[in-house]
Amino acid sequence: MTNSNSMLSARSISKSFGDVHALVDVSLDIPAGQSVSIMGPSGSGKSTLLHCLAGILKPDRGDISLGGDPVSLSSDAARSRLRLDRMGFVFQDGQLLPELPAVENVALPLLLQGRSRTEAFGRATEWLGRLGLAGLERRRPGQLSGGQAHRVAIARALVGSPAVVLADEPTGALDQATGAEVMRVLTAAAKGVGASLVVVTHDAKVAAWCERHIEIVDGQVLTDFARIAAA
Ligand SMILES: Nc1ncnc2c1ncn2[C@@H]1O[C@H](COP(=O)(O)OP(=O)(O)OP(=O)(O)O)[C@@H](O)[C@H]1O
Repeated sequence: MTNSNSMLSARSISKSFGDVHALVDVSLDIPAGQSVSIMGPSGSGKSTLLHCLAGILKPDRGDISLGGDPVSLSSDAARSRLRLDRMGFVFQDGQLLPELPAVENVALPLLLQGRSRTEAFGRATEWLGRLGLAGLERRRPGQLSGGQAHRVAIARALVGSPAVVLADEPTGALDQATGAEVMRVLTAAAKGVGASLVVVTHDAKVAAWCERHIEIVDGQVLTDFARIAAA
């Protein structure tokens, strides 16, 4: 049964790759607006879980739903559409398109959704301003600092007002101070639009920005607890 407060819900999901049981009977309910870190040893199943929650991987067993709508049962096309309309992604290297200016990188999800260029560019510009990047709209990713490029990636993840933001090592190669700043911006921006945030990380300092902490070991949830987030 799905918890009625849950925005993103996994019900007894399992996923194997050959003999490797990457996820074993994992259940999870993430309420709207909650930030959650997922930690665990290398190979414990963190990325597999994130990819299943995103609908990128299909679990062998179990169900995933977003706002009550099935993620894991729908077709590839329906899952792509669901990702575009209701999910935002932030990955280690930002995954910005290097040849496009910042504003076009941020506008892209809205253009793919079929919004007008005026609306897409207007909202992208507004988000860049909100994240402290006013004046840098025309810069290409290579002309930005690591921290600035991550903010562009955060703006792109949030511009479509997603229900959930999924982040895999979002501060990856950044130094500690810049990483902390990126987490401050990411958690505040997700909270600002009421999006749930799921952050996979190896770094306890990154995890500390989240309200809830899940530890995965051998494909299973070992611990799951909430504490007061960093200021
Ligand atoms: N596409 C795949 N094909 C085969 N095995 C895979 C595949 N993806 C993951 N695995 C295996 O599943 C297990 C879980 O991998 P996963 O990437 O989810 O772990 P992780 O906790 O994210 O690891 P890391 O912290 O090193 O990124 C590992 O044993 C991994 O080798």
